[in-house]
Amino acid sequence: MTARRKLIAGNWKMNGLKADGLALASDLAGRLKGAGVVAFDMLVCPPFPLLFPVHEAIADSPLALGAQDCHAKTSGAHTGDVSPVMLKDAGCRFVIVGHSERRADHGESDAEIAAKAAAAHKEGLVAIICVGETEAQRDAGQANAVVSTQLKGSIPEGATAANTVIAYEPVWAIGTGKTATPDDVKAMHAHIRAELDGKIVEPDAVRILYGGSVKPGNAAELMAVDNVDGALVGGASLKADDFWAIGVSCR
Ligand SMILES: O=C[C@H](O)COP(=O)(O)O
Repeated sequence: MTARRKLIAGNWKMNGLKADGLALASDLAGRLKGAGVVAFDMLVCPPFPLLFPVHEAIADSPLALGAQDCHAKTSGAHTGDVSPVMLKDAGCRFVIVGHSERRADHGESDAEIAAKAAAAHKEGLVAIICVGETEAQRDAGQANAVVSTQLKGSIPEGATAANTVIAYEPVWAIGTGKTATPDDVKAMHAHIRAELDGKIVEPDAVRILYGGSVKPGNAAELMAVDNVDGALVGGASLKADDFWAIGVSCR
């Protein structure tokens, strides 16, 4: 079996002003430096205005920086958008694309998400491509089919285990306190792993994260599930103690 190092990614979403963000990131960076060898990589994805200051605050630590979205173009007349080259300039190594909140709030299609991921790859960024079904789709027995369609449409040509991470986030588990059962997570992650064959170079080495109400109390159980290679954490990533506890739950 391919060894995959766990990735614990914090998606701060639209939360935090400069002082909060700097305090949180500096706290985590200090813990990582102090801990020495750990069994996980840790990533924070603050809102755009905080990328530069957070990068400066964590530059001498192993804590990685990512963004929550990018445009598919490098520059131009796209008011309000931010390009992958700008993210790289701000110190990012990762970018989340296709989060369900962007799919819902901004009507993003699989094709747009694939274009964003390809643009991120071109700049040397790792794209975290998000997929996941709604509650109605799961109840209708369509979860696997929905995720298969999203994977097929959202993974661009040229995706590899080095430049791509998949995040499975059942929409009904995001911010709700409801978590998928370990058995459901195991089944879906196995399905995703099988679907990556032929779509990504080195499919066995791709990290597949679980996201949806991950917290210190359920992290150890979820992180021990087959094919769960880390977590994409929202609410619990805003508290250093909670986010750190999720990290150290990785074995
Ligand atoms: O990107 C993170 C996810 O949407 C999960 O959010 P949550 O941990 O608040 O449920």
